[in-house]
Amino acid sequence: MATCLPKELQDVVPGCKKALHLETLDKSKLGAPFFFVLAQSAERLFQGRFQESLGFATNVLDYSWEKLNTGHWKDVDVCWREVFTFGSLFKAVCQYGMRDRFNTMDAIKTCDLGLLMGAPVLDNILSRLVAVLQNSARGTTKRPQEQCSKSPPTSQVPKRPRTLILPVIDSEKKVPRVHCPSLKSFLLNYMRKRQPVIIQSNMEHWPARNHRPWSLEYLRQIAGCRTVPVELGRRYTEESWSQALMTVDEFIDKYIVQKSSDVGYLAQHQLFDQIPELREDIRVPDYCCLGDGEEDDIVINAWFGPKGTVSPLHHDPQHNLLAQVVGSKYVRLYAEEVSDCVYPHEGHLLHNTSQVDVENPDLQQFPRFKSAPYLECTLEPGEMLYIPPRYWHYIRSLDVSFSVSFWWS
Ligand SMILES: O=C(O)CCC(=O)C(=O)O
Ligand SMILES: [Fe+2]
Repeated sequence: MATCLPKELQDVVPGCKKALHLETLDKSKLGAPFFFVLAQSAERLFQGRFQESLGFATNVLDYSWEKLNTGHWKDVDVCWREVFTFGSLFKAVCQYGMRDRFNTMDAIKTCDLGLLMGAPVLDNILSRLVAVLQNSARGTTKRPQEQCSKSPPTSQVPKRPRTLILPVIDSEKKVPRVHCPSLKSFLLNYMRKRQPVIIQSNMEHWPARNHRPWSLEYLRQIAGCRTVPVELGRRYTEESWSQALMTVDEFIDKYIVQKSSDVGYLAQHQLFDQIPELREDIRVPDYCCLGDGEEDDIVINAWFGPKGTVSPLHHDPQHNLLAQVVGSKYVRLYAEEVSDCVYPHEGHLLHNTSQVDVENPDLQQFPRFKSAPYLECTLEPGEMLYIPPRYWHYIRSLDVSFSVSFWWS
């Protein structure tokens, strides 16, 4: 029987319910009634009864959403995340199938929520579906035109005066800079010695620093309609801090172009898994293979925000290369050995975060902070900073900034 799915989607979405392999889901955990609703959504979808399928998909999404938001994220059974992906898939296809009532952007948003909250199924079908939807919305299957000039378009890279206090770097405390050290030299002199260093001239071959510079205009073209998580508030240690989902276009408009008085930060998000097209603009540094872990386990995060974002002093468990693609950042570093002087928060949740406001410390409350030795730098575009595991770092952006971090073990 010919499939009733829209023809643009037929290369990505299987032609029949059987090919979804719903039977591989853990039915005993989901429960028979819930599984029935999921199966009904699929059944109607392939009959082209989008309105009815959407009704069932909505029930699937509402119910699994409850499961995803109950208890700790790490304790949520993966079957609920897989089901959320299926629900999102059915809903997005229905929305696209009913373009008289929905527009393609609705379907893209549905896919993104599935990508953010769900677990991949059917060889990451949502990621492939959203690429087709995006091309359909753009009316083309090509990448937006590549920039021919080497320099980013001036109209799009904000060149504002740096009004927020510019840090004066103490020359004795400067993080050392080296030009592309060999793997051996990096391993022996920095990784093994747990010594921070700035590596220069190692991003020149990245398309993002070359023929596809990450101007706001370019980021809008590639990712403008995609939904991403944004941190709201000056720093995550403050009470008023929260997170919101919005499109990249909304984020750029409100928090970068209009310079809202609230700070918004697209921080620590695995954007490159969500948008493989952007992943093509960056390269994993060779140094990241100098560990015991597998290459697939390298975690790549995006950090995109206006001037004035602050990541409070904290440490992470893995090696980190923080690559500065656009704009610059002030960074302060404290060795693990001086943890006592940075006053980590007590309790499990924030034990890796210091209570001290690094650039405005309350020395009455935190007297030992004053004597703690540290390193500092202004990380410039095209440079990457090596931060050893558990090394304390504090970071403030001095311009509109886009950094990419690579965490590896
Ligand atoms: O750039 C930032 O704001 C924070 C980066 C960071 O903490 C990291 O890469 O681990
Ligand atoms: Fe960090």
